[in-house]
Amino acid sequence: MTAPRAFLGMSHSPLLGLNPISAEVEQSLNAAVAQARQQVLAFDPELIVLVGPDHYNGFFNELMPPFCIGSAATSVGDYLTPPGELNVATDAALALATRLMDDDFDIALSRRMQVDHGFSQALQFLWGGLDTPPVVPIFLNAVAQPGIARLRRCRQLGQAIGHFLDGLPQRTLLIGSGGLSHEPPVPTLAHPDPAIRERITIKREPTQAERAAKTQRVMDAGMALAAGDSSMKPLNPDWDKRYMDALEHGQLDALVQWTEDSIEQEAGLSAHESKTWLVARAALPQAPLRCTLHHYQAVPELIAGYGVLFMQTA
Ligand SMILES: O=C(O)/C=C/c1cccc(O)c1O
Ligand SMILES: [Fe+2]
Repeated sequence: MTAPRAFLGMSHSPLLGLNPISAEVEQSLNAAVAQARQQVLAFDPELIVLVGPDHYNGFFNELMPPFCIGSAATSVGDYLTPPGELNVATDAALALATRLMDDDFDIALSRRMQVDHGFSQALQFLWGGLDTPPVVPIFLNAVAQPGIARLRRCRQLGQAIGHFLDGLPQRTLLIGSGGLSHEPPVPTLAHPDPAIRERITIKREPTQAERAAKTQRVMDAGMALAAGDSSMKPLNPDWDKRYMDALEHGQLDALVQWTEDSIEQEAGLSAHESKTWLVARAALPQAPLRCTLHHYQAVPELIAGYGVLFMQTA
């Protein structure tokens, strides 16, 4: 018999705590996060597999794998997230990499991965910081085409992780951190300014001033979106609902038929982050699962279709 397994899909937004939102919106969001925390702590995972994206803090265009497992990882501490070492389950990370390679799923491995709020915010919200149960961090490129894994491949990775976990005794929580619909000002190589193209190509530590300027730029973008600035891609609650429903009801066959173009057009460039949820969800059986938390609210100030979905094996 395999050990119990749980899935948590959770949007992130580094603007939480920075940009003002109404008391009502904040209360509802905090309540959803509190419920997620309570259910995760009740599940009491012995191992976490955390699938997250990066926003040009750890991975750059000079070398951008579609996926990468970290056998050690450091949080850069961007926005309001904690800096420091993640409690990486090194042996489990290496064993997973080995198993994936043996199963013909070639995967990148970082012995010193750098992660940002795409990983650390979920840990901070659930455990108050980086002092967590052992975690296997898996990076998913959600910013740099053409190297963003397609929906089909994300599902296959999740299934392959699931097969690996079938042989482990640990109660395991799989977290997908990111998405859903949103398009924050993350530059691409189509940017007209060569200095910006260089910044997202070559890995280098930003100065404090550069970090502060980026934080301000993203905060301003959130307020502009909330004010209805028509140059920004709006959130798409209908797309988010269809995505969350498909994961909740195990309709992964249908979900992986969605076109890659439709993701960007309907839900925004950064909606590829939602693929972290798909990887994590596909590591659980399609059914029967118990879904005990399904929360959604669109919060433009935070540039987030903010969803939380928690399910576990029956
Ligand atoms: O720092 C960045 O480049 C991105 C910030 C951001 C803003 C809103 C929602 C997200 O998922 C983000 O990563
Ligand atoms: Fe993000």
